[in-house]
Amino acid sequence: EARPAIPVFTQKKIVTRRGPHPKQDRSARTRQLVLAAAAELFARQGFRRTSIQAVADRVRMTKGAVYFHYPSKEALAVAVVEEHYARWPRLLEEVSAEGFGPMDTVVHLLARAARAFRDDSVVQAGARLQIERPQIDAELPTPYVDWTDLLTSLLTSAHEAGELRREVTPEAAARSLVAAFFGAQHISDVLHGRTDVVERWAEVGGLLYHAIRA
Ligand SMILES: CCC[C@@H]1OCC(CO)=C1C(=O)O
Repeated sequence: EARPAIPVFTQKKIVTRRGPHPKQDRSARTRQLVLAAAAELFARQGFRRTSIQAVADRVRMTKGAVYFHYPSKEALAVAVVEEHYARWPRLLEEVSAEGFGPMDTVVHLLARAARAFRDDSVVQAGARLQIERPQIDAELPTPYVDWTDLLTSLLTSAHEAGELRREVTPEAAARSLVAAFFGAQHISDVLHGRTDVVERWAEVGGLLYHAIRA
């Protein structure tokens, strides 16, 4: 079916608050704690070697209490990957608020994303679970497509603003940036546990920007 005009992960979910609900809030906080603990374990040791018991132990809860929030390890993995992708619209909002033009918005957005890959265990876990997709019997979000759509829309604005070389198509530039970023963060992860991912991305991204900028 036709892809939505706005990339899925930039569509805001409107949350209507009807006032304090202590019981619901406590449950939401517990869900977040369980998700963060699962992300730390998934990021470090992967899906197969992580057990619900280990997640429960990490948050000092019973296995049953964890199952109340997430009915299976697969459901927990889906939630972590979804939370990984939920990071990017928030990052886009922050960068967009700084008032850069479209090309500089791309540069700053991806530089901030590289820092998230270095520092944020939910982002790291989401990336690892996407690699391990074949081992996970669940409907994980399709990888790469939302970043490609978002960068295509930003780079289309950049092209219209004369910030992109005329012969460069926004779609091709977006696919190239996604491929380069994926590769840079993956190699940094395998070789150095992502300790140098910000520098590696600055290097690769810098060369690509040099090739596409007007
Ligand atoms: C921005 C590059 C793409 C990004 O890098 C790691 C990863 C995890 O699968 C990604 C994704 O699915 O969008």
